[in-house]
Amino acid sequence: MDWTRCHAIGHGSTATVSLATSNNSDEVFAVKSVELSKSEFLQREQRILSSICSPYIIGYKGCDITAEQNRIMYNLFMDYAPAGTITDQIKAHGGRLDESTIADYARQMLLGLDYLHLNELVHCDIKGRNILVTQSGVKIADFGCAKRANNAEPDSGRISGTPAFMAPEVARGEEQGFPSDIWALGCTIIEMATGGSPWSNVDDPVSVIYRIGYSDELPESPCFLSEQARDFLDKCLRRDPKERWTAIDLLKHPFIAESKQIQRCNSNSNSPTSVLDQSFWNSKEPESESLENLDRTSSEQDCAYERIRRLSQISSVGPIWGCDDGSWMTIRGNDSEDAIGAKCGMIGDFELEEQESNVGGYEDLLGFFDYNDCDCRRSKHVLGLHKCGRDSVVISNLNVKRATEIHC
Ligand SMILES: Nc1ncnc2c1ncn2[C@@H]1O[C@H](COP(=O)(O)OP(=O)(O)OP(=O)(O)O)[C@@H](O)[C@H]1O
Repeated sequence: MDWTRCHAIGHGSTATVSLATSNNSDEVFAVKSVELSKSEFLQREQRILSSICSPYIIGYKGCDITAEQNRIMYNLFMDYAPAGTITDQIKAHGGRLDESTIADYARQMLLGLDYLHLNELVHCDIKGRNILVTQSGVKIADFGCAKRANNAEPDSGRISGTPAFMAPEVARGEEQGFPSDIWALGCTIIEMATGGSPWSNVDDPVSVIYRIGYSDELPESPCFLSEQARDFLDKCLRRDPKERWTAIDLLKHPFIAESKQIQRCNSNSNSPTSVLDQSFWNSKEPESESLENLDRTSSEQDCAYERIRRLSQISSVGPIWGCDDGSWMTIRGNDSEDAIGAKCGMIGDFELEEQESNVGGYEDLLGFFDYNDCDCRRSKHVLGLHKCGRDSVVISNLNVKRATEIHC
């Protein structure tokens, strides 16, 4: 396709999303771009998006590779959603959405999830920021974490997503299947109702994952929602994935089944397909932003690393590392073990025995969980948290060989 890149309309951790126009017609679309050498997640997204088609999933329009400003870029084309994401809509409506809009958006997300699950796909990163709003309704987007369920592909065991939206079984690194998407939908309903995180008072990824995975808590159901809405949330937010309702069951729940479909005539949500549409020009950002934000990754990563490092420093007393069998190290927490028998923290300078597949590199390690051998407080195996998106992480099993410092 012959096309021209216009201004940036969104930024992820590595990818920049820009508006684009076709050089052969007046068609406009969105292009998500990243340097070819860092395009693993975008190429995964392309493989999945190109294999599906639903009115509740953002439309795929192709991909290509270009040379721009001395960089080789991988580009994925999709339909343009000028009203942005559900998170943008929450901000635009004063910080929360009304219950009829929430029910309408939830219904469409369920139809999208039902389609994905019937096609053996798990999205793995459902949240307001990944749901786009168009004139014809809401569309599930950002398939960078998605995977095929029950399949022999090498990455089928991969666990990833955004910590605050992770289900308990995901946070513990055990499994990530269809029920995990349903839990994340429940969290997104709380986000739409409150404008905030489903887990209040914790915002660093290690603490959030610890709380979700190893406590008995549930995200708080907003008390101002109707009984029907709260019952719907209860069916999504069951800690045991086997007890969670499926997408098809939830579509029959009165909160969804009895909700009225909203007429979409808001000029704000017009979805232009042509440069002649006014909203195409209204959404313009300064052009200089379009590619330079690809460089924000390292500073954002530094920032997350710094946050966790500070968190670990204010924790009580650090453990002692000692050599017990050659190259292996023992982690000893010298404070009392907590009731649920899991430790979390940040490794300082460390070396891994072997790298689990599908993890880009351990330079991006945000923190870890030691849950395997808490009795003798010895850890060869820990769950590692790797940054893979602006807010999303990959959870992997790590074999720690050597470390100089650890904070619990
Ligand atoms: N088709 C689209 N139309 C309009 N805006 C879009 C579109 N796709 C993405 N965006 C905007 O760009 C932002 C980043 O897109 P996306 O979440 O796909 O990138 P990402 O790099 O995968 O993000 P993350 O680092 O959070 O995983 C979105 O939050 C949204 O604001």
